[in-house]
Amino acid sequence: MNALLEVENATMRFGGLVALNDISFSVGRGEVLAVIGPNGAGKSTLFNVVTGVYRPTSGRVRFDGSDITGHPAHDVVARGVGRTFQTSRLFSDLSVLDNVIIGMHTRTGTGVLGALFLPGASRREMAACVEKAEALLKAGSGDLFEQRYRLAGTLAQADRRRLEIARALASEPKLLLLDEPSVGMDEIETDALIADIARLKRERADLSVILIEHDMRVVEAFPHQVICIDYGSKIAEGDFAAVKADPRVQEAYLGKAAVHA
Ligand SMILES: Nc1ncnc2c1ncn2[C@@H]1O[C@H](COP(=O)(O)OP(=O)(O)OP(=O)(O)O)[C@@H](O)[C@H]1O
Repeated sequence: MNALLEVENATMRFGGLVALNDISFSVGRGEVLAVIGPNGAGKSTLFNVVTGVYRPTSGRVRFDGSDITGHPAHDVVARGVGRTFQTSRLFSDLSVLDNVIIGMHTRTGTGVLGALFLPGASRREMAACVEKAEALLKAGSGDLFEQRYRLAGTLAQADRRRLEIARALASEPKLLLLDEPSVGMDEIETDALIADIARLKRERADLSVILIEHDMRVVEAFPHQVICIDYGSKIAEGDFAAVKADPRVQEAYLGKAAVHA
């Protein structure tokens, strides 16, 4: 298989706590993987290991043919891994447009010295960034483009999530990691999110996505494969129907007593 991401035997310990225990999986180009599991199972830790926030205690992360284990987060982004976070990391006091432009920083060239010594080139690059950011906002759903000069902190919750996805896409990722994108959304907003991701996948068939989700409607909507983590260990993998029916998964979510009642 032509895997884009391969996680091999990743273990992450925090002192005596094993947050990830010998986890292996791979994601192919254009594939969508959902990661499910109860609170505290290790899902966000897994994202942090993939994106270089943490170096795993043992195990390897390979991306697009290179070993990126423990590479700094900025290098991982530059290689093509974009990410949204469970809690908003937007710059609330900056405009919607500026937030997207910031997401492009790994793809821009001139930097601070360039701005000082090559102001013409820097201005041209900035104009290109604005154009690209506007195109990203237009391509997304809803009316984010119309709200592009608004402060990000004043957006409605669902629009913030959209903006976070647009900002992650601005780094031109090959792999997009979405950490509980539906958190805090009502049913209508969640349906809109499902439609957004489905559209994104239609438009960018080669984009791989890993989705951490608690809302089973989102999990059911697209993934090619689902893995379930409990206490740091992978306890099930397969398509949604198979994982949902797995007694270990039901036990992890509902508790032993409920499953065997
Ligand atoms: N930096 C850290 N230091 C110590 N313990 C940590 C650290 N990060 C995570 N943990 C612990 O690792 C375990 C897994 O946490 P993690 O946030 O990955 O779970 P999760 O599956 O994402 O949970 P949730 O669904 O609630 O977000 C938890 O017990 C958590 O307290």
